[in-house]
Amino acid sequence: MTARTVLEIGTLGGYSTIWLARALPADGRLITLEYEAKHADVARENIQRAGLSTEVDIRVGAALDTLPVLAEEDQGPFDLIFIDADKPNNPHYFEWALKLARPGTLIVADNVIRDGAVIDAKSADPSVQGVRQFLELLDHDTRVTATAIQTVGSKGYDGFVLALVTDTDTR
Ligand SMILES: C[S@@+](CC[C@H](N)C(=O)[O-])C[C@H]1O[C@@H](n2cnc3c(N)ncnc32)[C@H](O)[C@@H]1O
Repeated sequence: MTARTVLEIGTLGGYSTIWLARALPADGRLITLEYEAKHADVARENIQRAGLSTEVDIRVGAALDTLPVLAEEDQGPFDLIFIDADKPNNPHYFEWALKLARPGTLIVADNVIRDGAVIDAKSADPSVQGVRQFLELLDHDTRVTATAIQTVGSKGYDGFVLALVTDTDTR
């Protein structure tokens, strides 16, 4: 896909931000949301070193506070939305992603397998429960076609969700 507008939830040091921003066309833009000011500072420096400061807009604060601001500013719809912040809030981020999407938007969400812990319905881990609720929403929501893909690497196994928005009508 040729994404011109990208929204990222969860910046950390800007690693994924830089990869995403490098793939933008000349008129592309990326907004990334980060809770921790110190992470945002590191990301800003890395993004500047990568020569991408013009394309990237970092918003500092809890994403559940900054997402409504993006909606008020009419920043959407985004072509690609990457969810990679605090996993307990994934169900809320999914709802916001849909509000800021259009039919054809791709939603990507990281860390949805969690070394297999995600199959444990009784898990006391709020991140596991957040991911489980998110996957349930994807299963039932007729506005998306989605799948989860497992990955194996040196850090163990995990995976990501790919959800294609097919309809944005509110239900
Ligand atoms: C997994 S890291 C992001 C990694 C980054 N996307 C990458 O791949 O390079 C998650 C980030 O989300 C941030 N975060 C946690 N809770 C948040 C919230 N409520 N709102 C916005 N960002 C949050 C954390 O501070 C952390 O920097």
